[in-house]
Amino acid sequence: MTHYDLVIVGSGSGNSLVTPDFDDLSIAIVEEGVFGGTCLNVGCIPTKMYVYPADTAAKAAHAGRLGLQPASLRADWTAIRDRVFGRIDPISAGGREYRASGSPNVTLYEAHAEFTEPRTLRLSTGETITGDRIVLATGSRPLIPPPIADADVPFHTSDTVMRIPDLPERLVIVGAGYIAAEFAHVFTAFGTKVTVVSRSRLLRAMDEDITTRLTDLVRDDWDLRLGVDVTGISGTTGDLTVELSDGSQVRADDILVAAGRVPNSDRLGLDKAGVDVHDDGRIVVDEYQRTTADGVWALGDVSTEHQLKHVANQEARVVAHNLAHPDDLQRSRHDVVPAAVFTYPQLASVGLTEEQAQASGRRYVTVVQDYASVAYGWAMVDETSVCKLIADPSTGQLLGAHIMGEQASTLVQPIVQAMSFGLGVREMARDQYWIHPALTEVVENALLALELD
Ligand SMILES: Cc1cc2nc3c(=O)[nH]c(=O)nc-3n(C[C@H](O)[C@H](O)[C@H](O)COP(=O)(O)OP(=O)(O)OC[C@H]3O[C@@H](n4cnc5c(N)ncnc54)[C@H](O)[C@@H]3O)c2cc1C
Ligand SMILES: NC(=O)c1ccc[n+]([C@@H]2O[C@H](COP(=O)([O-])OP(=O)(O)OC[C@H]3O[C@@H](n4cnc5c(N)ncnc54)[C@H](O)[C@@H]3O)[C@@H](O)[C@H]2O)c1
Repeated sequence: MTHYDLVIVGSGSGNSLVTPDFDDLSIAIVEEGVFGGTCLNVGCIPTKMYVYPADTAAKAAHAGRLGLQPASLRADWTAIRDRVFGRIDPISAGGREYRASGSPNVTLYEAHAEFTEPRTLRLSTGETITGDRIVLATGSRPLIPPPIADADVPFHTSDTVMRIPDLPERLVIVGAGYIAAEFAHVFTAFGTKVTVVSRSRLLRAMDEDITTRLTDLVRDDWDLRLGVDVTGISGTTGDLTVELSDGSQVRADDILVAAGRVPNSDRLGLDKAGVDVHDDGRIVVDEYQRTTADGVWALGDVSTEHQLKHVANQEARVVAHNLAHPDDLQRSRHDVVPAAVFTYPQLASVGLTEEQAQASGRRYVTVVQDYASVAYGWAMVDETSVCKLIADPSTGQLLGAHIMGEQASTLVQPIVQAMSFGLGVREMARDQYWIHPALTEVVENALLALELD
């Protein structure tokens, strides 16, 4: 049995906890998978490295409206795949090497960890380690719905689909959330015929007005089968059949399951450690990221309602501070959490959707400003993109923003800033310059159009 001042389980956001504040502590990091976690290896970063060439191809295909000959850019899947992982794999390997042999006070265990009693972890290597303080940063994994899990048929998840040997001709994507929307764009732009199968509408958590517009736009490019369940799958790679609850069938070469992600809390022996979990499997934490067990903290996908890397990063900073300053605890902030979906066109949002504003019973006003109403939108010959704002007419504060169109993930940032710091609509619109004729003018005009008391 080896004792440490601090044990961290999970090398994704957990790895970033180890700051110079902890140079005098003995630290163990336990990682059962590839070093660096989801975002680096199979999540945010590689997906966006696929999205960028996909955006380029999609723009070339839609260039006719600009007076350019539309082009069908052929994707060299092998070249793109090898470029993406040629960049990422060495970063993961370098991070692993640094923790394995370059950090004097850190010991890296490459094993699965599970509690046997409070603050005591048994590793799959047979070793037992104990910690004065333990941080659980074990993330989440893809949920595989029963008909697919029960069938003895090959399928992909986001963990594997980016490394497939060849671009499939036909791909069925199960799910209509973030992962489905991003991969549907990537594979469609690269030339694959994509069918999206989901029991819900596209991106059900986002503002319905915006997702309805997105659905209308992608309908011609993606074969959408919404409001149905997968009832069975059969066949083998290259010749798969997916049965749907409406009685129809879809043929495919590959299947990508993107039906949500479940927290990795179930294989941690948490009941032996006194760590409580919510019904949906998330570890219960307070505003300081403390679990219900003394000395045990949790962060990121395993405990949060927002499975987003910027949230995991913020929580990791809070945990790092709180471990180093037990008498001056900081709170995690979850009131203004933005998100973007890197599909085509991009979506970005922050704050309340209109449905949530309505359900809250509060007074609110909205505006939907077209990109087409500003000069940069004319330059783009854009006729579909929008910036929707929701505000409280009596306080003049923004309640939410939902953007669909080019640069949406960037355009939303000034709104995130205003909401985070309590900047009112009028001050934001008029007490600063907005560069002319930048696309940000669509945000400026939307602010000016809100009818406040
Ligand atoms: C395809 C995809 C695209 C995404 N794109 C974005 C995006 O664009 N923007 C964004 O904000 N978010 C995105 N996300 C979400 C983001 O990746 C996650 O929110 C974030 O990586 C979670 O970080 P984490 O540290 O909580 O967990 P992880 O990074 O998953 O780290 C957890 C680690 O713990 C290890 N582990 C688990 N259990 C044990 C155990 N018992 N013992 C030892 N080790 C264990 C795992 O192997 C893993 O390495 C994306 C996710 C996916 C899947
Ligand atoms: N750009 C980003 O920030 C980004 C990108 C990718 C993933 N992520 C994070 O990862 C999380 C997981 O992504 P996701 O797309 O897997 O989940 P999601 O929760 O966004 O969407 C899940 C989808 O699967 C559908 N579904 C669930 N069960 C089903 C079943 N049995 N049959 C058919 N469809 C079913 C749901 O209706 C929904 O459309 C996201 O919630 C997000 O937080 C973020």
